[in-house]
Amino acid sequence: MKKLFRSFGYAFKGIAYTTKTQLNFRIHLGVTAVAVLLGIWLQISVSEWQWIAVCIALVLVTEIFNTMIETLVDLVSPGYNEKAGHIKDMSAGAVVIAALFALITGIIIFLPRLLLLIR
Ligand SMILES: Nc1ncnc2c1ncn2[C@@H]1O[C@H](COP(=O)(O)OP(=O)(O)OP(=O)(O)O)[C@@H](O)[C@H]1O
Repeated sequence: MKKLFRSFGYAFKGIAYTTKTQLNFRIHLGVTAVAVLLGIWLQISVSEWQWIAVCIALVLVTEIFNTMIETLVDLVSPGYNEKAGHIKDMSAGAVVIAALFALITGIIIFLPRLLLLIR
C-alpha cells in the first residue's frame, strides 16, 4: 500500500513538473477549467460530459508525452540532429491533432447552446 502511494507521488511529481515548465500545459489546464465551467453552466448531458472528458484526457496526456519526448531528445541528442528535429516535430504534431479534435468537439457541444442563449 505504501509503495502504491509512493508511485502516485512520483506520478503527481511528473504532472507538477510539466505544469511548472510548460506554458502550453498551463494553457491546456486553463481551457479545461473553461470547458468544465461551460459544461456545468450549459447543463450538458452525460454523454456530452464523456466526450469532454475524453478531450481533456487526450490533450493533457499528449502534452505530457510531448514534453517527455522533448526532454528525452535533449538528453540523448543535445546537439543539432535532423532526426531529433523530426522526432520533436512529430511529437508536436500529435498535440495539434489532439487539440484540434478537442476544439471541434467543443464547438459541436457548446456552440449551438451558446447561440440559443444570445438569440
Ligand atoms: N536537437 C535538435 N536538432 C534539430 N532540430 C531541433 C533540435 N531541437 C529542436 N529542433 C527543432 O526546433 C523545434 C523547436 O524545438 P524546441 O526544443 O524548442 O521545442 P518547442 O516545441 O519550442 O518546445 P518547448 O517550447 O515546449 O520547449 C523542433 O520542433 C525541431 O524542429
